[in-house]
Order: sequence, then structure tokens, then C-alpha cells
Amino acid sequence: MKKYDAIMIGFGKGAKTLAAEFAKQGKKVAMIEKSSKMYGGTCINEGCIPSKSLIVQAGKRTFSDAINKKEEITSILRKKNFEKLNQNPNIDVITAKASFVNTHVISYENEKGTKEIYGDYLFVNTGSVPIIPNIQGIEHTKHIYVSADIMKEKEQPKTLAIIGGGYIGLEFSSMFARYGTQVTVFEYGDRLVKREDEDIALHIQQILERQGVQFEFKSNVLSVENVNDSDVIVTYKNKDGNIQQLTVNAVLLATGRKANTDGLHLEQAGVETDARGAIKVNRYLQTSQPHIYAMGDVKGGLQFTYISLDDYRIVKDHIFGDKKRTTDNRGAIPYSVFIEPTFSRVGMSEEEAKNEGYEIKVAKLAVSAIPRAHVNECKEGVLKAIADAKTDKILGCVLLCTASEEMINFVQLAINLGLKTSDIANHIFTHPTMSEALNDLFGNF
Ligand SMILES: Cc1cc2nc3c(=O)[nH]c(=O)nc-3n(C[C@H](O)[C@H](O)[C@H](O)COP(=O)(O)OP(=O)(O)OC[C@H]3O[C@@H](n4cnc5c(N)ncnc54)[C@H](O)[C@@H]3O)c2cc1C
Ligand SMILES: NC(=O)c1ccc[n+]([C@@H]2O[C@H](COP(=O)([O-])OP(=O)(O)OC[C@H]3O[C@@H](n4cnc5c(N)ncnc54)[C@H](O)[C@@H]3O)[C@@H](O)[C@H]2O)c1
Repeated sequence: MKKYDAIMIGFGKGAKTLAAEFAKQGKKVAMIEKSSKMYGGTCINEGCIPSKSLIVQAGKRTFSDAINKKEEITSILRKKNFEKLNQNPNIDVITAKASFVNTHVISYENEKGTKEIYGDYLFVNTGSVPIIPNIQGIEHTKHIYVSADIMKEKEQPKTLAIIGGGYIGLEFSSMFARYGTQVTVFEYGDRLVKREDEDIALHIQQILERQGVQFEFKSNVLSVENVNDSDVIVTYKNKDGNIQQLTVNAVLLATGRKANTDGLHLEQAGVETDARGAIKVNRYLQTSQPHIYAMGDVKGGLQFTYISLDDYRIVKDHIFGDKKRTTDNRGAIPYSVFIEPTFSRVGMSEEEAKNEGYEIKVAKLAVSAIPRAHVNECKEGVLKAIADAKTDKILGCVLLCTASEEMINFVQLAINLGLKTSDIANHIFTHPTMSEALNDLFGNF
């Protein structure tokens, strides 16, 4: 049986970066990825990059041209990811589905039959899969998609129902609407983005409604069925309890994603999972077997590529470093939802800060007051900051504006460094930029 210092299961962000690190240290690594279409993981092939490519191209290209462009970008990145590891003499890239035989042995099957390999360390980075809601007719109805599949269809649906108003629901509704598709979002909740303040949720809703998106809040989709070859009838209970129907060309399921442990046989290695099926880890990302680590979506919690990357840093530090980095000291974690304009947040919302017992002060700035927003011809949105009234320290910030995905990283650094609102209010920014609006926002307290 071939022996490795480290076996990576899944070509996710954390594992591929860790594989290169192990190899750099002269260790022998096996990277096992189940599909030749997935080198580089979800982000590059089915997640962040293809969706952001389609989002950026909306309004610039036709839908089918944008799909072609997206294919071009993802195939370049996939190839680069494969070659980077495959050309490394210390790394074997194995294309096969892996499963545990015991605490150190992994089995996989390829055209030559079943093989087993041994690893001193093992790393599970198998990502997540869409949750398929329990809706009558969902398994056998045509034109029902998850995010990965709908991004492969060249034909643009004229009408689209999206079930779920979370990250994917928001990004895909804004994107399809801007290609000219009539979009209806069905959401369980009584409003969008439950973890955000109500004023911000309302802003987001109004922006999307102006783009033509319709929302059915507090709705429950009961069944889907094909009416002819090209249409789907969606039957749902609306917020008033009335049964309604909507006929659309396609339905996108965006009701969350769960840890992907399917077929891994974790039990053979004694690796425990939690009630939601995610792999249980400690703050160093060790599983119930100390030499087996889990990184990225498969361990539950926040599902972002940059979390998987940070998981790599924690594991690297635990194995090769001073063991100081943990999941407890990552600092404030920002996020961006790529609707148009982008919505980004870091730190606490107003409501969260109040619930934590802070005496707070709140500052707001309308995007229409920003010179660069006029240049960009995108004057929609709002900026909001929350600070501790006693210490003037920044507690949180919400940016609903063009380029907020860039700006939020600056505010994150300010929060992590413990800066005060006056530090940003008096910071020198280049002009004319969206970032310089942070002078005014933080000067508005
Ligand atoms: C549509 C969409 C848009 C997104 N947009 C963003 C965004 O803008 N920003 C952001 O930060 N995050 C975004 N995300 C989330 C992000 O894609 C994930 O959090 C991230 O890719 C998770 O990476 P990972 O390291 O956990 O593993 P993944 O990248 O999911 O990699 C897991 C790999 O393991 C392989 N695998 C699974 N089982 C096995 C097995 N048994 N044997 C061998 N290989 C196996 C899979 O084929 C896959 O390649 C988006 C997700 C989606 C779906
Ligand atoms: N920009 C980004 O960083 C980005 C973009 C896309 C996806 N992602 C990641 O992908 C993950 C999955 O995204 P997602 O949008 O599928 O999940 P999500 O958890 O963000 O949202 C799911 C939504 O579906 C609703 N819902 C669940 N079941 C429903 C039903 N039967 N009917 C109506 N509504 C229902 C929930 O109330 C929730 O609002 C996210 O957690 C996120 O981490 C990130």
C-alpha cells in the first residue's frame, strides 16, 4: 500500500492550499478529487466564480454569450488549479471518489480497480451540496435546477421561480432580472435577510423590486409539475393561506446547502458528525480523530471560500506552527452578497449590538450623496455604521453600494485593529472613489 504524509479528500480551497504547503515542506501528498470537472473545487467550477462572471456580464452580453464567457473562465482556472498541484513532484492528484477504510486508510476506485492508500494525516475538504426541499413532484419534474445546473443552461428562461431568498436566491434573482427574466422569489420568512436590520432588508427588497423581482414572503411551495415540455406549474400557499399557482419556464432551488459527507464512510474512521450531518471539529479543526482534520463547508458553520482558506491557515499553524491560530480568533468576518449594487456587512448589526447590551450610536449616508456614485450612475443604496457610544469604537458596518465588496475589507481591518469612528472619518482616501464616502459616513456620528 502506498504511504503518504498527507491525504487530501476533495480539491477545496483549504485542501489545495494545504497540499502545496505540505509539498513545500518536502512531504508526500495525495489529493483525491472525485471529478475531473471539479479541480479547484466548488468556488471555481460551480460557485463563486461562475456566478460572479454571469453577474458581471449582465447588461453587457446576452445570456448565452455570458454562459460561454463563464465556461471559458472556469475552464482556464480549473486547468491552472490542476496543473499547479499535478506538476508538483511531491503531489499525486488522483481523480476518484474517496472513502475511509479505517483511521489511516483511504480507498478509491478508478478504471484499474479499487486501491487503498495510507496517510499519516488526513484532511476532509469535500464541501457542501444543495438541500433539496420536500416538495411534491420535485424529483421527476423537468426544468427544476440547483445553482450549478442552471449556470450550464444556455437558453435563458423567460420566467423563473426561485425557492429560497438567501444568498443564492438574492444573487440569482438580481442577475436573472438584469438579463430580462421575470423572477419570482418564494421565501419562507416574512422578509429578506433575517440577520440584517429591518431598514437594510427593506432597502434590498426595494432595489430588487425596481429590477423587476417579485417576492412571495411567508409562502410555502407545495408542488411542482410540468404543464407541457417547457413549463412548470408551481403551486404554493401564500402569506394569507390561499393556494395559488404560477407557471414558469424554470425553477431554481436555493434553500441552503448541507455538509457533503455522502459515501465517505466516516464511521469506519470513527469521525463524528453533528445533528446536521456536519463533521464535528475542535477549534484547531481536528475531528474526533486528532490526525484527521476537516476544512471548509463540510465542517458546518459559515460557507465561504475565504473561510475554507482560513481553515488552511489554522491547520497549517497547528501542524507546522505555534498553534496560536484557531476558529476563535479569526476576528470579524465580512461578507458580500453580489446583487446590484453589492450588499456587504462586517461586525454587528444595530439590533445585534443592542442585544449585546451596548450603548450604541448609528450613522447613515445615502449613496446618492457620494460623488463617485453619480459618476458610476448608480445612486441607489445606503451606508450604515454602528459604534459604541462610550468608547467610539466601530462595532459594525453595512454597505449597500457599488464596490462595497472591496470597501468592506477596509472596515473589517479597522474593526479588527480596534479603531475609532474618528480614525476613519479623518483617514485620507483617494478621489473620486466610493471608499472616500467612509469619511462622511463615519463623520456623521
Ligand atoms: C452558487 C454559489 C455561489 C457562491 N458564491 C460565493 C461567493 O461569492 N463568495 C464566497 O466566499 N463563497 C461563495 N459560495 C460558497 C463557496 O463556494 C463555498 O463555501 C466553498 O467553495 C467551499 O469550499 P470547500 O473548501 O468547503 O470545498 P469545495 O470547494 O466545495 O470542494 C469540495 C470538493 O470535494 C470533492 N469531493 C466531494 N466528495 C468527495 C469524495 N468522496 N472524494 C473525492 N472528492 C470529493 C468535490 O467534487 C469538490 O471538488 C458560493 C456557493 C455557491 C453554490
Ligand atoms: N456571496 C456569497 O458569499 C455567496 C453567494 C452564494 C452562496 N453562498 C453560500 O452558499 C450557501 C447556500 O446559499 P443558499 O442561498 O442556498 O442558502 P441560505 O441559507 O443563504 O438561504 C436559504 C433560504 O431559503 C429559505 N428556505 C428554505 N427552505 C425553503 C422553502 N422550502 N421555501 C421557501 N424558502 C425556503 C430560508 O428561509 C433561507 O432564507 C450560503 O449559506 C452561502 O454561504 C455565498
